[in-house]
Amino acid sequence: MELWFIFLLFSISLAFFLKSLINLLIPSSKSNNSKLPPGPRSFPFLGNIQLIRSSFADLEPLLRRLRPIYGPIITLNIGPRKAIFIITPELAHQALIHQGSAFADRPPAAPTSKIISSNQHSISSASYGPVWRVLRRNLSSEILHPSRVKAFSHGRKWVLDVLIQNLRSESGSDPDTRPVFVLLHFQYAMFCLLVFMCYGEKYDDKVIREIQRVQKSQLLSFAKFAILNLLPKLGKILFRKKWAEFNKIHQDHVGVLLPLIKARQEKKLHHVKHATDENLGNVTAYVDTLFDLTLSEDGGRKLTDDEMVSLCSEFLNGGTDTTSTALQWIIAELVKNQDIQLKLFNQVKEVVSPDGEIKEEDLEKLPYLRAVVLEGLRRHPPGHFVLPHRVTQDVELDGYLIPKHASVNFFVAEIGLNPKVWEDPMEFRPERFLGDKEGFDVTGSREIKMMPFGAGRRICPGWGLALLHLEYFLANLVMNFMWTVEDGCEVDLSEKQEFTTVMKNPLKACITPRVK
Ligand code: HEM
Repeated sequence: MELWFIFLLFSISLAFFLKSLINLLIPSSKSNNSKLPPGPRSFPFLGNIQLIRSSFADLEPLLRRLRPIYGPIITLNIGPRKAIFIITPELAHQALIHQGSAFADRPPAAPTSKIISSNQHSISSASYGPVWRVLRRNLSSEILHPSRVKAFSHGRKWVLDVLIQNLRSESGSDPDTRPVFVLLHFQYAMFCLLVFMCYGEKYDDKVIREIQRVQKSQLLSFAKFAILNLLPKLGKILFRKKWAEFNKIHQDHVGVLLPLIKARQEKKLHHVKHATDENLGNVTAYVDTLFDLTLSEDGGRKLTDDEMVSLCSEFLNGGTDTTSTALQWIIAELVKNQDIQLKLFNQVKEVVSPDGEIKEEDLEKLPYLRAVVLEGLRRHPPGHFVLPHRVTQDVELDGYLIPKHASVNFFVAEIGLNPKVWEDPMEFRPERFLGDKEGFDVTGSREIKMMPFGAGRRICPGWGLALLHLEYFLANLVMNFMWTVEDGCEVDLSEKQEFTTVMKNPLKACITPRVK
């Protein structure tokens, strides 16, 4: 079916192709009559020949090849759409900070994403406007504000204990320690934590794994059902079975998340009648903040069930894979660079409390810990691109026209490796983040040197929480275990593109307890 579909597309574009063949014989120029950012020639409808030949997954090497030819801002035609790519920190700063509001919109969602995001009523997918503002402000002030984050510290301690227990039992006891694939443990831990922050409940293992299952199949569905977005109307007939399969995954997802939302709502109603904070686990969970939220558009209506599901799902996705991926990369670098691990251990053990925990309130006394985390995010950002942006009006950038509604992408991975900003950028060297008295500005508002969380109006609202999670878990993992690999094995830093950019060969570490 898919081969046949590709053939159909090819036939449709043949007419366009013949017309453009003449143009192709004229050499490609760095800037033609239009003032669009330059880029290689493309076939109408099919897009750039390089992308047709090499597939979307090869976008990164393609951009690196094109950069010396076309410069730091490049136009590519991905299928029928133009997408602009920004590759340097200076241009990213000009766009996202100096012209922030013009670059803050999102492209319209593809049909499958529209269903998942409840018609673009999630923070990450919403257009730059009143709905986005209400949803984002709610998350930032009601959950991610430092005072609210503090209320979940017992949740973090609970998850840390679960993580350490699981690592200990899988690795066995010294001297018979077995190597462990750490990523699954990190993912599970982050899931327990984000589920707790989302629903206010410390669910048992079975419920957590069920949520994890539906979240994962929903994420995988983006790639698996991408073909449904090509011809949405005709596709409803041509790909009936595939649409049915997609809808089933979506309903399965709603079927798991919605009852949890309803159960919490019931509990909250009950709590109003019999006021005790203990009924609600002593926390205001993310979902609690959604029950009372009103959208000023549509006459101040409340959120629908679908919208609440989509916002909870976004919250879980936003904070789980990203953080566990980053933690795996950082631990991998510590295994590879034992001197850095020892230096970090020596610093964290200075603040360890009598019960063996590195407490949250002590993290700010550990500048080397922050430096290791930042270096991990620079060298291995979990997302190699931010989510696509869209410009709200014609804008000029670096002398080029970015036309209204063009989609704009920022090459995060390349920005953090810029040799003009970072000496020996491929080296893992946390020391580069020490010595700055004011501390490194990860938001990039003064200057962008790297942007693992994006920058400007659409910057990740969870960046503070993410840094706290990374620092807290890393400090305690290094305090509890010595991390190595089996004799004769090496850490392989090759990358693989999934929802985030993960280790192609996941880290298999030997973890020796430091405290028996
Ligand atoms: C290491 C962890 C994390 C990384 C690397 C990360 C990275 C990012 C990036 C690159 C973006 C896109 C920015 C843009 O489009 O310009 C983003 C957006 C977002 N992130 Fe995160 N994130 C992390 C953790 C979190 C956490 C913990 C949460 C919440 C619990 C979260 C919630 C969001 C949301 C809601 C958006 C959409 C923002 C908007 O469109 O206005 N993220 N994140």
